[in-house]
Amino acid sequence: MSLRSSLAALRNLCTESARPGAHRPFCARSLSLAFDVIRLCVADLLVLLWTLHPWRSLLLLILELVRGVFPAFRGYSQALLINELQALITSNNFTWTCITRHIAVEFSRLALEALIDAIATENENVVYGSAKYALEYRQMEKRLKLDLPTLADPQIRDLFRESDLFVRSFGGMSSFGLFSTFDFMRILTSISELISHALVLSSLTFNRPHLTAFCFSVLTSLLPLILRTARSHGSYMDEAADPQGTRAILRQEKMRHLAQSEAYRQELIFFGLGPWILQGWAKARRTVLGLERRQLETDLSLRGLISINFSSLATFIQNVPLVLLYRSPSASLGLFTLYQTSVQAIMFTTANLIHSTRMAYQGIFLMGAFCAAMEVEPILQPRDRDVPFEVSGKGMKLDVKNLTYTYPGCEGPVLRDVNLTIGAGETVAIVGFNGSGKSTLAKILLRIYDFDSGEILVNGVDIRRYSPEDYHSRCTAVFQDFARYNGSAQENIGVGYVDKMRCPYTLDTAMRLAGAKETVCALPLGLKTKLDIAGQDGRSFEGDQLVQSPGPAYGCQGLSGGEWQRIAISRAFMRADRPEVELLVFDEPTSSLDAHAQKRIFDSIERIARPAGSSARKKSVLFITHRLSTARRADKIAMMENGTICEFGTHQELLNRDGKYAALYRASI
Ligand SMILES: Nc1ncnc2c1ncn2[C@@H]1O[C@H](COP(=O)(O)OP(=O)(O)OP(=O)(O)O)[C@@H](O)[C@H]1O
Repeated sequence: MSLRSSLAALRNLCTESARPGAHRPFCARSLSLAFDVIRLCVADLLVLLWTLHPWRSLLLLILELVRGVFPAFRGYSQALLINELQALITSNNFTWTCITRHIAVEFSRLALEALIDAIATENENVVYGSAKYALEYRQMEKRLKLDLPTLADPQIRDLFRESDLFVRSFGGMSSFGLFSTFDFMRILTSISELISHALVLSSLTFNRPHLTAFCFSVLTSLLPLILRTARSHGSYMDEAADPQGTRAILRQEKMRHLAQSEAYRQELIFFGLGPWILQGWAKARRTVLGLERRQLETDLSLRGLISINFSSLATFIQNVPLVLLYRSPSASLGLFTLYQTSVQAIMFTTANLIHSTRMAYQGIFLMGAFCAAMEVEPILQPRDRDVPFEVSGKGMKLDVKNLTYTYPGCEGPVLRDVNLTIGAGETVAIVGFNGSGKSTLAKILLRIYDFDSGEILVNGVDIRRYSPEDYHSRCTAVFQDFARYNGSAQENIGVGYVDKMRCPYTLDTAMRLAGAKETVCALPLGLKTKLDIAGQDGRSFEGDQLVQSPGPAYGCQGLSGGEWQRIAISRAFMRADRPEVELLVFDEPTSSLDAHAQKRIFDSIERIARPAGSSARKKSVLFITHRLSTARRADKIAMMENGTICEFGTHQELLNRDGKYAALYRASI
């Protein structure tokens, strides 16, 4: 929790880092947060990784260190070989046998190196693969547990986006995370590589004894790099602190999403939004890519010129110790080669080290986000020990008292002072004007949303004391904004009760009750037909990829609005008749259906609630409708206006009252 608030504090402080995954600056506050993250997370993560493959992890560590020494060793051995060759040639003792022997030795060394490399890579794949899987699993498991109120918190959403970045990049070539990664290993390898090259250099220069030559060599090999890093460091800071750049990235992503998401395609075509989207994206993209800059200030800056001159100067100066070496009595071709490869390797390795350290620094924050995300608990989980739901066998009894609810981020409450009673086995219809809060109330009663104040008693027990999973298994529902899954008809129906997804009898019953059987049977592959969730142009997106629908000939077909609604009702009916299900909620289930189909659905609901042979209903039913002729079928009607129930009673009682309901009813006939 403290970690999460630290991350939030950092975001508030550095507004430019508000975008999840944005680079954190090297400011004192970020550094102190990085330190906190390491202190709080590293031990746990290391234990987790260690427990997966203790011996392989140890081997990984050792082999990485050994691999770091390879380049210096390689340079040294090749220098020796060159020296030998030089000696053979200058002494006129040159024989092919000698050369072959030397080459064979070198070949054995290379073969050994390759073998160790292969073992290390294979071991690395196993360790990183299982570590990646373990972290992805934890992340996925946690994410699936989160309810809507928890995800409504922008801080939590950002936290999970960053955590996603951490998990997805774990161990990859562009990985993040100090202890996750190649970064950490790369840092180790680079350090051991640097040390070995420095040792070689010192043996070449210091021993001879040319301390100045050694310092000279190291400094001149590092100077161009330091200058380059200072320059890129500046631009890196600018990138993080540039609010215009951040805005451009956000706009670019927004426009890309508009262009790619099928949800907007219909209106995109209808309103001719293409050029507007393209123009907006292009402008933002050019800004992000730096093509919109007014002047080529960076490239032509004095700093750039100075840096270039220094680089060439440094390259020239690197030759000075060579002159010193040349004067030494033991000067040889191998020595020169070794000197030059060592100097170049120091430059190259230091560049790698700086890059890896910067990546690792950013990775620390993502690692922190991952650890903080793993601490998030769903808001709807009961605070104390949860109460098990007792099935009454007569339907669910609901008492709603003075309920108030405000959507996260909204100013005023959307529901205020709502009072409602649904008796066990009763059917209640909620009617009312658009935006009066009907769907919101249904979602609160289904424990999808929480509420601010008031009380909901379910069979006399506070709804907050049930675990949401337990409570949800006692209900079924058709949401107004039901989902269309990118899968077959069977999957689209079967998700209503996954245990019976492959049960032909349950699927068949659900489809028959919802009047979806004819629709599904008419599909090219029946239940196996993949339902096209794309727009009419038959395109959909899988990830970033635009996918053209293969069409009916390939077993993929689109459905009409009413047909989709029947699929969604079948989904709810998959488990509606189960004895443990005591509440059926339907939010405008038949809005796209014709009058016959609508009657059939409500007959089915009644049949499920009152099974054959039973005089009393076994399930309570709540449905929301704008068709008042349908609402009449309910035992009681709740009329909603401005987020509250203004009238409640039977159809006749409400007509007699001659209030809002009576006026609405008269308007509807
Ligand atoms: N996710 C949300 N965030 C903020 N406000 C919301 C959200 N969803 C709905 N609202 C607002 O809450 C109010 C009630 O919405 P709700 O969907 O419950 O109304 P409704 O009575 O079901 O409407 P309709 O008859 O049109 O389906 C509306 O003013 C709506 O703008």
